[in-house]
Amino acid sequence: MYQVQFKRLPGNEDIELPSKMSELAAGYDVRAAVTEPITLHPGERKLIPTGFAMAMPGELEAQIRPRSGLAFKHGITCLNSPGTIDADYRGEVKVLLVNLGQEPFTIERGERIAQMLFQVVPAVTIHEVEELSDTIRGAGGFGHTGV
Ligand SMILES: O=c1ccn([C@H]2C[C@H](O)[C@@H](COP(=O)(O)OP(=O)(O)OP(=O)(O)O)O2)c(=O)[nH]1
Repeated sequence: MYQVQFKRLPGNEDIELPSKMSELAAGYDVRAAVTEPITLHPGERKLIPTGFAMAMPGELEAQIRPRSGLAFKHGITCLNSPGTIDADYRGEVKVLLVNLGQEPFTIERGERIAQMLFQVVPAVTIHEVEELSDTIRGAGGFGHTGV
């Protein structure tokens, strides 16, 4: 079990920290800490504050992902999905939302705007080489097997 710490940022005592909406939910819903309602017009993107910062063990990253309901009903998604929260980041977690829908969408304070999932980042060592091993695929990609 990994220990993750959330720190509520000043002025956000009313904003619930990221939480699971059911026992086995994979993601912790993240809330908007906007001081006043913010409207995203079609095609517009905005960085939304969440009112918390966090610390987690170095083996972990956190991913900020869209909520499917907001995406399906309103075209609201995370532009940089999944957003990466590095284990050494101590600033406020923010959510980069974009409105891909046809109507303006207003985000209210405390609204659940995204979800956060934790992932283990495998430890790797990088080696520069002159030659890579052969494979059947080789350099084929980008649909080389057909669509
Ligand atoms: O959706 C996101 C994505 C990133 N971050 C924060 C945490 C992350 O650790 C930091 C840097 O993110 P990233 O590595 O994606 O940004 P970058 O564009 O490479 O910037 P930097 O040069 O600051 O690393 O910004 C968020 O709060 N929300």
